[in-house]
Amino acid sequence: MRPYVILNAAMTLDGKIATQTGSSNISGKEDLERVHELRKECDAIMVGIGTVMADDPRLTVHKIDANPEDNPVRVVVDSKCRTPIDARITNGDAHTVIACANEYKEEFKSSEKFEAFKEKGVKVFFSGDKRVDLSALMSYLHEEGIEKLMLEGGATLNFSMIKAGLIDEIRICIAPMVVGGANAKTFFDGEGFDLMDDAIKLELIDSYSLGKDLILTYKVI
Ligand SMILES: NC(=O)C1=CN([C@@H]2O[C@H](COP(=O)(O)OP(=O)(O)OC[C@H]3O[C@@H](n4cnc5c(N)ncnc54)[C@H](OP(=O)(O)O)[C@@H]3O)[C@@H](O)[C@H]2O)C=CC1
Ligand SMILES: Nc1nc(O)c(N)c(N[C@@H]2O[C@H](COP(=O)(O)O)[C@@H](O)[C@H]2O)n1
Repeated sequence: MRPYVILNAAMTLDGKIATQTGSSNISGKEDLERVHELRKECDAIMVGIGTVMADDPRLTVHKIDANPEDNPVRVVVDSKCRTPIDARITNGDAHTVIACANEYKEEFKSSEKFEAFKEKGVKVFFSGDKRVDLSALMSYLHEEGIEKLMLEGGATLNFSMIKAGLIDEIRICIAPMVVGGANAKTFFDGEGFDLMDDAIKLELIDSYSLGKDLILTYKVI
């Protein structure tokens, strides 16, 4: 068993979720409010360590009216336990789980970070050899009571999650902007597929304008 997983992101018309220098303010105000409504509906919100390093996100519900208990559990996929001690996702605003790989368990347990996270109440879950086993992580989160999980990127984790068959729904905000840049992160990066026949197939179930943006909702089929 695993949670129902909704991938949400914002991209420019040319598919970029950040510029090549990491600038990523894409959504309009209305879309950010929609995102925070979705955060409020979800039991957990998950990002990759690349996103934590790039953005130092809070991953709380803070752009609409909300109570502390509306904050979803924050999950970081971080094989090598690189999450900084002072990262905002480790503050006391919400529960946090850091998912690491078994290879780094001993090193982590003898580090000052281990004690710091323990004091902050940050949980660390180990799975996989060198890289987090995403299916095992989903099972663990479901056992912990997470039924609905919002995946908020970034590009590498999005691809691994969809390739592993772990995404049920995609909500994408397309902003009317073009930034280009061959090295700018796109909605899905990772190793990609060689053949179009292997592409993950989607079904469009909703589309609407929101402020200046376009919101598309897809089911993964
Ligand atoms: N516009 C938007 O909606 C959003 C934009 N972004 C942007 O995305 C960018 C970050 O994307 P990116 O750099 O790709 O980083 P990600 O956030 O996708 O994190 C990727 C890292 O996760 C770790 N990881 C651990 N296990 C796995 C696994 N099984 N599969 C995949 N990854 C795993 C890897 O590091 P390790 O091996 O060390 O574990 C990997 O390098 C930022 O610029 C951010 O601003 C992010 C979210 C939303
Ligand atoms: N939906 C959406 N639109 C954008 O324009 C974005 N840049 C993002 N980024 C995601 O939100 C995180 C920041 O969250 P906090 O406000 O700090 O809670 C960022 O790290 C991305 O995951 N999303």
